[in-house]
Amino acid sequence: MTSVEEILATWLDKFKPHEDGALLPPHHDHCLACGPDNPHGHHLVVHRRGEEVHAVHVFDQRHVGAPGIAHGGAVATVLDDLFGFLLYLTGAPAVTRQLEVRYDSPVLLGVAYELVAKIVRAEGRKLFVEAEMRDTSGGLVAFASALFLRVDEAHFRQGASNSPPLARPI
Ligand SMILES: CCCCCCCC(=O)SCCNC(=O)CCNC(=O)[C@H](O)C(C)(C)COP(=O)(O)OP(=O)(O)OC[C@H]1O[C@@H](n2cnc3c(N)ncnc32)[C@H](O)[C@@H]1OP(=O)(O)O
Repeated sequence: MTSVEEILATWLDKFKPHEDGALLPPHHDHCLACGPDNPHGHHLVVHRRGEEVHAVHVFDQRHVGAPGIAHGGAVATVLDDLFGFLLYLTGAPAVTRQLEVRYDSPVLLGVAYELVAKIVRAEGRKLFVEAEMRDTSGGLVAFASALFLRVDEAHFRQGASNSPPLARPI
């Protein structure tokens, strides 16, 4: 079982320096984009690569929009969550204040795409970030930019009263 307090307790370890090349930990086990225990999730796997974060991702039938094509919201979910891995490089939790996604080409189901995100600049609590999604030929299929704002743990406790402990699969 994982409560909000248990999740927050793991963050001390997560928001510490991770070596270049390291596999970065999921935000928590049921995170929609990166949680390994979320049956509806994307199971995004992310590594640090220098000052960027990197993933290779395949969307599947659970994330369908038009037939054979990933739903735009699913693509946005993955890009938004990828930004959440940059936070492990900054050492502090933050949340999305604004997200903009440009869809250059359809993202096909069952096809591998490469995703890279970086911090463009930091101003006080504000982190301006950008990400690209490319096909195996290097063609840009989506571009995202976002503003993340650093928050303290109290922000996440807002969800505690309506977040029953999540059962882990046996
Ligand atoms: C642990 C990480 C997990 C990551 C998971 C993946 C990402 C997510 O899914 S996060 C979930 C989705 N996001 C949310 O739920 C956030 C909901 N929003 C909120 O709770 C609040 O709006 C919150 C906390 C972000 C900001 O509130 P608040 O502290 O009042 O900040 P606010 O005053 O609006 O803005 C702060 C600063 O940013 C500036 N700002 C706000 N919006 C913009 C913008 N679009 N562009 C430029 N600047 C902006 C403001 O002008 C202000 O600047 P300054 O401090 O210089 O005056």
